[in-house]
Amino acid sequence: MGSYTTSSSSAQGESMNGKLIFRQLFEKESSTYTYLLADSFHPDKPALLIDPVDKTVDRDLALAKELGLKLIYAINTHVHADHVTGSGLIKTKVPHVKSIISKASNAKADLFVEPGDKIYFGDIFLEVRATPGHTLGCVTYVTGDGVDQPRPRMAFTGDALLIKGCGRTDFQGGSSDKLYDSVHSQARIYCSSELVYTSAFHFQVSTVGDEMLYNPRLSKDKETFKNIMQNLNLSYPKMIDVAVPSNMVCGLQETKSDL
Ligand SMILES: N[C@@H](CCC(=O)N[C@@H](CSS)C(=O)NCC(=O)O)C(=O)O
Ligand SMILES: [Fe+2]
Repeated sequence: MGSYTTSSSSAQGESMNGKLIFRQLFEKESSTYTYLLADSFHPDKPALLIDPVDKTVDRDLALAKELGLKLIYAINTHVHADHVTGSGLIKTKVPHVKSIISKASNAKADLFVEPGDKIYFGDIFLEVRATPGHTLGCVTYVTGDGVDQPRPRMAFTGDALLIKGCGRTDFQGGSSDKLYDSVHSQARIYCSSELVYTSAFHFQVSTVGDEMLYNPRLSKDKETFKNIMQNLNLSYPKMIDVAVPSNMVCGLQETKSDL
């Protein structure tokens, strides 16, 4: 995808800590967190949603409107198995919005991202990091590094790294070996104060440092981790048979040909 921008001119060196609009939203049936981010210093207040859920699209769009934001992207961290993405539905309601997913997911969307790509909304950007292992195409979106970017940096990990847990690795091309390497290789280049926002589970935010020390799975050595993952004995997500095929086409099976 390269670098996608709605950037305007922003004063170099200006303090940017106050410009990020950030909302963490929750969908209780699937226990999914959706994130609304926007650049409040940009005249248009361009915004994006990370991991929107179909059931809460109206809530999310109403919030964006209330805050005076211009929603430009609906982004997915991966092909979800526990809920249908809201990105397709959002596009039917706000046609200029572009859906985004990783190229490695093999799913349909308007734009495909690869590791290293930057997704700009105003003068803020999210960097794309490959974090396969929960699914083949999982990516983590990290707020940009730079004097003009919000601090502390924030990592939106989807289901790869969950707070005090991690995504399961028993379907969708999952691999505990890959997941371990993904999280640990990315964690080494995160700064220790980086904040972690996940797509599911019970806690709202953590830091990379806390997870590396106290995550009951990922703080172990690789063999122990693989053994834990092999013995989770989880039942399949209730919606997997509906969610995965639907999410492969951006959440809207019936408009497959339009995507
Ligand atoms: N109860 C939920 C599904 C729970 C589940 O399997 N969650 C996934 C993330 S969605 S693919 C997971 O990776 N969980 C890790 C774990 O340790 O539980 C439902 O039926 O929807
Ligand atoms: Fe998942």
